[in-house]
Amino acid sequence: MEIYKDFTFEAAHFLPNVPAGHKCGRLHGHSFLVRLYIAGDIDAHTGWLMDFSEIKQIFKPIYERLDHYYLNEIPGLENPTSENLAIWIWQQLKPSLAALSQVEIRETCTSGCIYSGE
Ligand SMILES: Nc1nc2c(c(=O)[nH]1)N=C([C@H](O)[C@H](O)COP(=O)(O)OP(=O)(O)OP(=O)(O)O)CN2
Ligand SMILES: [Zn+2]
Repeated sequence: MEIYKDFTFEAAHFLPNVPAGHKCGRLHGHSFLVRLYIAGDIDAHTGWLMDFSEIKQIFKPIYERLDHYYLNEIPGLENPTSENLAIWIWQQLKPSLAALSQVEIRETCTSGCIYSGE
């Protein structure tokens, strides 16, 4: 079984390594969506895999480093593509959330990525 919990945050970024004149080389902002997937077995007593609110609690300190920040200034996010953001969140979160199975990022309504730790 796999469950997920969604988070949204607002942040600014630019992509430093795009070709000259690329729109993403300019400073701009997004309402990012982060979807955290948790995999495991359903507990026979609770009927759930993990309490959604527990996921929220564990992710909170990482979320607070992202919301309303300039992503390029965060150590490890100097090139804050969706892909690098997904990997960064995975690396921050996995040690305290072992059942984490995927991190999905949506940067716009039409663009995003999914990282499974490989
Ligand atoms: N593989 C990636 N490609 C792009 C990334 C990225 O992180 N990984 N990021 C960007 C830009 O940050 C941009 O803000 C989002 O790009 P795009 O989807 O092109 O945005 P649009 O709103 O213009 O998309 P529509 O096609 O109009 O829906 C670029 N590429
Ligand atoms: Zn962008």
